[in-house]
Amino acid sequence: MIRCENLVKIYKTADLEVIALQGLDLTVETGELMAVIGNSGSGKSTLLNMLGGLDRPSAGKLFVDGKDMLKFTEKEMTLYKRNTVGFVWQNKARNLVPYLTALENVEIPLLLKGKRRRARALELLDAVGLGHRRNNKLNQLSGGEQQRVAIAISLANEPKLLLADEPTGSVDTKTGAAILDLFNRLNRELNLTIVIVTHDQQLAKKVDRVVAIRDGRTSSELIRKSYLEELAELESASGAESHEEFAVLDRSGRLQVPANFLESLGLQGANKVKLHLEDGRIILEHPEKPEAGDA
Ligand SMILES: Nc1ncnc2c1ncn2[C@@H]1O[C@H](COP(=O)(O)OP(=O)(O)OP(=O)(O)O)[C@@H](O)[C@H]1O
Repeated sequence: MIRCENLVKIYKTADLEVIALQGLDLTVETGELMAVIGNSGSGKSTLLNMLGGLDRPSAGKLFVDGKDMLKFTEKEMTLYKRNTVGFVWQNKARNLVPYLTALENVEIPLLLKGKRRRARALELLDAVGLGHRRNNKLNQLSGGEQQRVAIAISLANEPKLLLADEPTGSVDTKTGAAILDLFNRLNRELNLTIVIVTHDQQLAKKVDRVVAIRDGRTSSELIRKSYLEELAELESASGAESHEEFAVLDRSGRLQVPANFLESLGLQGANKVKLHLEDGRIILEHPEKPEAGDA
């Protein structure tokens, strides 16, 4: 669904150039539910804006849904935003009109649908579990319910790709978990590809894959060293089951093996490993390890 290669974004102001993305590589498969994490200023929102067609990359390659976004005309970009992507923002004011009801809010993006508008808005509210609150004004809804309305709105154009910027940033942990369950359900039921930018560790734990960005680049090292280790600590503290670990595999098949894995095999500083394919697994071994049965 998404392929970024060497993606660069430079913001130019009168006397300053900020390199927000500096050669970012990322591939997201159709139907994946993934989280992008990274420190403030690492380029997460910049990436989301590029993916959503709200801003254009300065260089590199960006394909979404098979389309080359660097070659889009203004008209193609407008169509892309209208037909392919949906957005959920942390700042709900960006999604919602406070003095309208939940139903009226969802009807706004459906204005062109004519008579089917109300029925479709109801379907969308039902899809996010809020049909029973349709006639409540926004200010009569909780933060989590408002975020659900925002999610219903983001689905109005039947997007293939849903982009969410800190969707649980302004709600409590329990509500955040419920919103994530909703993303999970939409991902499964609609085969919707979802990319969530987040700082929320609990949320990041429940997605298919976590990619870390540091200084505008994807970084498997960061996922390993800080995020997953923090996660392991959190899990051992809470007794939760362990999380799967991922490393980035690039298009030439290069894999970054975490340093502590290499250390445990005595491979630090080594320039080769022994490789086997066994029962659908790739096994990495110390090159001098004696074969079974050797004296
Ligand atoms: N419109 C802009 N003009 C100039 N610089 C910008 C602009 N937008 C973002 N930047 C800069 O680009 C870098 C990446 O910003 P970005 O907002 O993508 O980071 P982020 O990871 O989303 O941060 P946060 O978690 O704080 O939202 C930062 O140094 C930021 O100051």
